[in-house]
Amino acid sequence: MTGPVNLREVEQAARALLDRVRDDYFAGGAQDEVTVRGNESAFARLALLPRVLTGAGDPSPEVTVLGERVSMPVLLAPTAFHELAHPEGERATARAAAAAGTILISAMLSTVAIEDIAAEARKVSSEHEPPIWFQLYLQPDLGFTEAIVRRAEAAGCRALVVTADSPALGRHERNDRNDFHDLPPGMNCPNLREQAGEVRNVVLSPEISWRHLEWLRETTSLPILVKGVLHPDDARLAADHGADGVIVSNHGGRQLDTTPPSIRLLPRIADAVEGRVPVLLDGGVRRGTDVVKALALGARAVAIGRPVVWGLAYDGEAGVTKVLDLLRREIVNALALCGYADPAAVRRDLVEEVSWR
Ligand SMILES: Cc1cc2nc3c(=O)[nH]c(=O)nc-3n(C[C@H](O)[C@H](O)[C@H](O)COP(=O)(O)O)c2cc1C
Ligand SMILES: O=C(O)C(=O)c1ccccc1
Repeated sequence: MTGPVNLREVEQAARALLDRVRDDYFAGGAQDEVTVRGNESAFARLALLPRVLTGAGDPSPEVTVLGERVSMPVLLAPTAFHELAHPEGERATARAAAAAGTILISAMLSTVAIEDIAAEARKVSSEHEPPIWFQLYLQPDLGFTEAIVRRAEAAGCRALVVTADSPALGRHERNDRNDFHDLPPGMNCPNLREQAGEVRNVVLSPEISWRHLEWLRETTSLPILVKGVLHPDDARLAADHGADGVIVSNHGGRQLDTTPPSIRLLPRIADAVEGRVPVLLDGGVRRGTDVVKALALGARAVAIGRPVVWGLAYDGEAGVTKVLDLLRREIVNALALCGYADPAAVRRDLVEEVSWR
């Protein structure tokens, strides 16, 4: 037995190991899960039109994202509660990301403190600081938000990723059915711990606005990315408000159901920002060819959410490493077959809409 040979097989193996409640939490999405399915199926509706005899040479999947050289155009999207997938939780994820040479976007709702996640990543490489970005839900209590930002800065995080698509929590009917609304005993979110030692609850507030982003811009010198942008006007507004990048994302179909697949919105958003800031994308990326399609349509890089959690559930650190290795190999192969050596050189005319089915 060789184990899983692609991300879908990692998914199958992981989901067979997880109990129903956890599987539903990780795999599920909002309401009818139209967007969950759409994110993946949209990639299949895009076709690749390769160039031949380009003599491009061996592909190198390395790219630069916000000044960070990474081993491939794939980041780890922020996902909450890794201890639900594996007892080592985010510690294992952090080691795998660091060893793979790419960026971990660490969730504010991690089950391991950001200081411990950063320390774990550092164990992998003594030569250079592994890149970790911190995902933030802006809290109406700005004093508390600032305290979290200072912790992320002190832990060595190199950018902040503000999740903007969550003025309320999406309706996850699977969790309702399972009556799953709290972490099990022994798990919590130490990033939300106050000085007094109490762990606060996260607030997802519809009062959060561009004013808060302006406040954050004044509060920190870290680069800021806005995650969850779907409307081209919002991508422009993010750049206007000093964001250093945008992440086209519908939260993996876990917030507003029936939004378009993120890959469908990417070209319009790339056009709207006109190269002012890098555009990233997440949602439904499962193959090297998906990554190449996103690059062609204007993304500097992509991020993967569920595949990381499934790798973790399948085999801890080794499982996440497996997912990242499989995807890197697929990207190299896809680039070669498309006639490219450099991910940054991939052009839009590589992708066509499928018109024959
Ligand atoms: C289990 C789970 C938890 C998530 N938690 C967060 C979170 O805490 N913050 C956030 O910004 N996005 C969160 N996301 C969304 C991911 O960052 C990402 O947008 C999404 O998973 C990408 O789609 P994919 O799972 O198809 O790769 C979560 C997604 C999943 C599946
Ligand atoms: O599960 C999620 O997708 C997520 O982002 C979240 C947000 C708030 C509380 C728990 C999870």
